[in-house]
Amino acid sequence: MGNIALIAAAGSGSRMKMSTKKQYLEIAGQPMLARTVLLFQKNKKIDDIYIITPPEDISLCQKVVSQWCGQRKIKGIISGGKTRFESVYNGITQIKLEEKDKVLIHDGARPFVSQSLIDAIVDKLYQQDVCGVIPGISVKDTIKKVNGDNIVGTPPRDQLIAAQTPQGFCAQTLKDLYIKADKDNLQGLTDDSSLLEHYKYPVYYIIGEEKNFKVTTPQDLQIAQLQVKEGTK
Ligand SMILES: Nc1ccn([C@@H]2O[C@H](COP(=O)(O)OP(=O)(O)OP(=O)(O)O)[C@@H](O)[C@H]2O)c(=O)n1
Ligand SMILES: C[C@](O)(CO)[C@H](O)COP(=O)(O)O
Repeated sequence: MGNIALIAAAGSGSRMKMSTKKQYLEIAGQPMLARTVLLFQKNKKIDDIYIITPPEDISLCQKVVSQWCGQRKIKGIISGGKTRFESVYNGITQIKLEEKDKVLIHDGARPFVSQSLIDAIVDKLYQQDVCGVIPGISVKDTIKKVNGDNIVGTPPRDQLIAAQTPQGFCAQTLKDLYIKADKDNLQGLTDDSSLLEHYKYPVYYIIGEEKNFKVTTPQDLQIAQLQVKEGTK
């Protein structure tokens, strides 16, 4: 039995609008993906790490990982797909699982997750009857539901959170649900929790972290550079 980290890093980074895919961009001299992987290598509760990267970047990924992270805990580099769903599907179905394994799915583009948040996700998964837990932070804006250019509703803000990763699950359950969801054409789901929600499995949430943001746009990259600079002061 073990705790597996599956790092989803097979996106194209289109919103970053740069020729290099964002997971391979440097933040203060170190590739974003290497920063993310190092955090899971450092964590005492994580046993094995798998990285999902675009098929054309397998050798780049191997190079970056061996240069910055070495081989400790790295059990495989897996080809991703066109959507996040397809990428995680490829990952979770290619890993050889044991019955009681736990899996944490984490975005390669969230290079600032703390050790305490990883610990808290793992610990929650070992509580009785818990098979799904995600971090979330409260939303600062009033969120509107729209239909075209019409406002059709305002969900109460105290019932909303912004979902983050790592999202933790009983690994075999998540694998079974990915296979089922693929057959049910649910490839449009944008996070892993959504699968459990869709099939009516309980998912818990714990408080996430502002600093664990997803580096998505050029502005985010600037904030990431500043965050590293601040952290090293
Ligand atoms: N086909 C995909 C799409 C996304 N991801 C990963 O899922 C995480 C969250 O996705 P997002 O930030 O949307 O990344 P991109 O899809 O790369 O960005 P964009 O939507 O701007 O193209 C990222 O770590 C990304 O690499 C993935 O593994 N496979
Ligand atoms: C999984 C996720 O990070 C939760 O916030 C997110 O859903 C993935 O990417 P997207 O850009 O929000 O589609």
